[in-house]
Amino acid sequence: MNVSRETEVLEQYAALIRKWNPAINLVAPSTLEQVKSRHIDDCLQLVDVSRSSSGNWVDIGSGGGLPGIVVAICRPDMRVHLVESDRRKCSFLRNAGRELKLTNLNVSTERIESINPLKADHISARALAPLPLLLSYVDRHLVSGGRAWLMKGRNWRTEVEAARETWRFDVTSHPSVTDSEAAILEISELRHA
Ligand SMILES: C[S@@+](CC[C@H](N)C(=O)[O-])C[C@H]1O[C@@H](n2cnc3c(N)ncnc32)[C@H](O)[C@@H]1O
Repeated sequence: MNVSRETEVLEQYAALIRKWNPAINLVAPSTLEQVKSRHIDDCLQLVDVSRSSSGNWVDIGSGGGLPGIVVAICRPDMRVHLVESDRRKCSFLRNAGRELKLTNLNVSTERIESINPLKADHISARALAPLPLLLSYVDRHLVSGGRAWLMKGRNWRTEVEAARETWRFDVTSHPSVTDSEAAILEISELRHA
């Protein structure tokens, strides 16, 4: 997708969130006015830092599609699978996939801990769970040699320390440009401690 088409589709996606949010609460209502700067730009950083990735991508706890739909828009070369347990949010996600013509998108209405292992090359999550629990989800669905991209808030260092009690992993932190204290954690070589 060329850059201007990508920008247009991202704008259409932002418009869908604005339209559906009063009914489904996809993002906190107080942040709805800044859906582009606060939410979509946040996810575009993930697209940037993972630019050299290939294979299949799984986004867990997708909610309104952040970051999964943004990845599907910006990476038409990858298959993107969204896993979300809330049926109404899944209806939104499927509808968004159709309206934005995302032929690389799949949506499963399932719980992450009970859906069959997805053998993902890449897994993303944003605002889903504390890192130790998140890593158990990643462990279930990531292939050996795969990579997780976890969008974390200001407590990310404490969460990494807590996670080291049960997990071993390599981590690179990519500082967030939308929030100086947040980071995208790029995690590889995950195994039980
Ligand atoms: C706080 S929202 C974040 C949504 C989105 N990632 C974002 O950043 O806007 C967490 C989402 O994860 C979903 N979720 C929570 N636990 C889940 C589970 N075990 N399996 C599947 N989805 C889950 C919830 O329904 C909710 O939509």
